[in-house]
Amino acid sequence: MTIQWFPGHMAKARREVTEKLKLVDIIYELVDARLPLSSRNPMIDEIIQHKPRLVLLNKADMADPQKTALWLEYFSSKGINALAINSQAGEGLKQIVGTSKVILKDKLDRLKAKGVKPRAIRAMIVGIPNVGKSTFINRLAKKNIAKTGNMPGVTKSQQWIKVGKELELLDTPGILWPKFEDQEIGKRLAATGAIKDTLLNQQDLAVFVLRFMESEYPDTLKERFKLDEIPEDLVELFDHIGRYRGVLGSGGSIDYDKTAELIVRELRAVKLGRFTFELPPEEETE
Ligand SMILES: Nc1nc2c(ncn2[C@@H]2O[C@H](COP(=O)(O)OP(=O)(O)OP(=O)(O)O)[C@@H](O)[C@H]2O)c(=O)[nH]1
Repeated sequence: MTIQWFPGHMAKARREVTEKLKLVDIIYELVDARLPLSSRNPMIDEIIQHKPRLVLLNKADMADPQKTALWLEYFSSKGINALAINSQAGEGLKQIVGTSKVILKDKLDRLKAKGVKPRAIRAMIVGIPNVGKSTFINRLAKKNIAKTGNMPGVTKSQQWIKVGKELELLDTPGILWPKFEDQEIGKRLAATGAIKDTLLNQQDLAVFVLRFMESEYPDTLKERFKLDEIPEDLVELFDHIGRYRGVLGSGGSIDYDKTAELIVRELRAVKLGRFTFELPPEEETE
């Protein structure tokens, strides 16, 4: 699903998350492990206020593991709890309940001291489109979707997903908009499929991908497209890839649009290897 983010939609999205905040103990903020900064909603802190949160670096199976480790260190240094997960395969999900309990320890202890009967932790997922919210929920849900109308303050139509005895998840995630601050961020989001790529010129996007690969993962690029050296000249590089992969148009000339599509498609399918677009802020200034 791709959403066009107009101010009215942003206000509505924000309102929907704000309304559900009071139903939950904790927010699970899903971000894309390949671009943990650009795939965060720019107003998330303001929207969720002081609600406890756990950042989940999803699609970690596609990200560069060394860079994911740096991101986890970074969040930890900021006092933000974060875990790397793969919602598709269900990796890393087992730690979520335990980590949530650690985050909510004070609150849970207070309730216990008051003699309140322990109940499951209630959580809501928030994240930008395509970050994997539904995959995450489905993976946790199995067959445990429970219709509940008898919880105080819970709308009748609200469905909770039971995850074992200790966790309940709101079945509808909060969908928030990504950062559109600059073109660079837009390209990272488009390259990973988080925003509609028809908004961007495919050749432009492919050039961005090639330049990124050349700078960060040159050996993978060379290997994938059988290049001895990466030509500086872009036309030459496109020509080589197009010819090597047989992306030819009428008359046997290289079809640049199709070559561009192939490059972006292969990046998304991890055919160009696991990658991460951005490093934590400190690292970048070093
Ligand atoms: N490799 C990999 N793919 C994932 C993972 N999580 C989700 N995906 C894929 O990412 C795509 C988007 O996942 P969704 O669950 O539809 O994302 P969403 O956030 O619910 O998207 P919206 O409905 O647009 O808000 C799908 O093709 C999923 O299969 C993951 O951890 N690893």
